[in-house]
Amino acid sequence: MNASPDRPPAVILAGGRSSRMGSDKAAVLLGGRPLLSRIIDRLAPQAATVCVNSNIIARLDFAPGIAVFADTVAGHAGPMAGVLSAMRHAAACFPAASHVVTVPTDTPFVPRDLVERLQRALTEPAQIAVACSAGIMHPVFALWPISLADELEHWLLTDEKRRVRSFIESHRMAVVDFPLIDAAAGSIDPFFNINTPADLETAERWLPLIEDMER
Ligand SMILES: Nc1nc2c(ncn2[C@@H]2O[C@H](COP(=O)(O)OP(=O)(O)OP(=O)(O)O)[C@@H](O)[C@H]2O)c(=O)[nH]1
Ligand SMILES: [Mg+2]
Repeated sequence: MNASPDRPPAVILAGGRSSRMGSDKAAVLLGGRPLLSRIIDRLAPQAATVCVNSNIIARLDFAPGIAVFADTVAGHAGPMAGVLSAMRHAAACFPAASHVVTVPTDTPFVPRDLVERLQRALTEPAQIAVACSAGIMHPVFALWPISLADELEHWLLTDEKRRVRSFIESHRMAVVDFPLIDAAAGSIDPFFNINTPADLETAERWLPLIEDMER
């Protein structure tokens, strides 16, 4: 895997409960391979390094050599708890990095130019760059200034609704639009995420179409 030193560290968010799937989404097989290892392969060439945020660390033994860390705030506080942990991990392990990029573990078709395009969109240091497609923002696919960590921790501990979108929208941000994938069966959203066993079946149908497109 080719890491890119001029890119930010990347953290795969796998800290949720996977309650709709019924088993850890990181370990669920798509085309015979765990979702987590698919995302690692897709992200590794785009980032300085790839790490995983998970609260069930023992079950990640299929990702050898990848650093895994749990949430820094207790109580499954939602995706932004994963983003905070990503910022804290980056600050401790990559002190030269200004930003950290996050991608959830359940989106196997995430664009191969995600990080490059988010990075190019930044025009000032304290900005968040966030992905969108078909007019919809995808708030956990984002490049986060690590300097927001203390503020995010305060927000997590005090905001009643903890809506990711409202945290992002209260900051300077750059929204980056990504095209749909023009596959034989129609348009596929690259940010399609797998929440349920039915979504997994859909992704199994799309996988060969997308592999054909990318060949
Ligand atoms: N670190 C951390 N990540 C979370 C938490 N809740 C959700 N996430 C992550 O945020 C992303 C989007 O969340 P969901 O798609 O709802 O995943 P989930 O919460 O595991 O699944 P459900 O239990 O079915 O809602 C996934 O990558 C999750 O792993 C949390 O409490 N802590
Ligand atoms: Mg959830």
